[in-house]
Amino acid sequence: MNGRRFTRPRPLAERGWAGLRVGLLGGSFNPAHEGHRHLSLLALQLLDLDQVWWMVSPGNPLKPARGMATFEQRYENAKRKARHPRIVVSGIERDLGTRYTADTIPALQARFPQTRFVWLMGADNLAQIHRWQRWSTIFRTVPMAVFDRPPRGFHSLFSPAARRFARQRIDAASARRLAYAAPPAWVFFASKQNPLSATALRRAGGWLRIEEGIPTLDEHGR
Ligand SMILES: Nc1ncnc2c1ncn2[C@@H]1O[C@H](COP(=O)(O)OP(=O)(O)OP(=O)(O)O)[C@@H](O)[C@H]1O
Ligand SMILES: O=C(O)c1ccc[n+]([C@@H]2O[C@H](COP(=O)([O-])O)[C@@H](O)[C@H]2O)c1
Repeated sequence: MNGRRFTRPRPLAERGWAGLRVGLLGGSFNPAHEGHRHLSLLALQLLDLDQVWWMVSPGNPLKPARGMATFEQRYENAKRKARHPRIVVSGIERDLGTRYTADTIPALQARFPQTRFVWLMGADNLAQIHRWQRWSTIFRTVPMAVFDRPPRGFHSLFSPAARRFARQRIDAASARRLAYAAPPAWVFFASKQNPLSATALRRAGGWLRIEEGIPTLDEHGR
């Protein structure tokens, strides 16, 4: 556990509604799929979270707008795909008017001061987070949990971000208290993997067709 110490969490009844532990899964959700659910269910269990919020991004700053369904389409699709009482689909980034994660997290922490947030992401994003705006500030603002993902998610442990914050990585066995850890603190789960990706779904023929089973032309320019 690299010598990090955590205070014991109080039971939910004692903490009340205000003390929720929430995992934030920011994403394009273009479209949402079982890989998102897989990560979320693992996060609920391994991090002992009360909820996971699927935070549908108004637009990933690093992804091209071409091929991206509208925010409304992605949001509605995510709501249909979540199918779990503790997975909450949120458009709050659009409401907050934030686009960069380094802006979103402090805005959420200000709006929900009693909530303990954990940032969730797949290993592909750990491998490239050093390209995000003020990325090291994000590490210092919120605890983070990374989930292995094919292909070669394990390689992300050699990425610039993983190396920079190597000493702040905690053991997976201590992750149930991660929501209470003072950042920087992060964990890598080499857990069961799910191979699904939105890219693969889009390549398979356009996500509206997959979603609805309707044989229409892809209306998103792909
Ligand atoms: N199968 C999966 N296993 C682990 N993490 C995943 C999986 N699918 C998505 N994620 C994670 O969920 C978050 C949101 O992902 P996103 O909505 O971009 O889906 P994606 O499948 O990665 O999309 P695309 O293929 O278009 O890049 C990211 O942190 C991503 O790493
Ligand atoms: O803040 C940034 O610079 C930044 C750059 C790339 C991605 N992100 C966020 O990372 C999350 C995952 O994005 P995506 O498109 O890989 O699903 C989503 O919440 C994006 O807003 C954030």
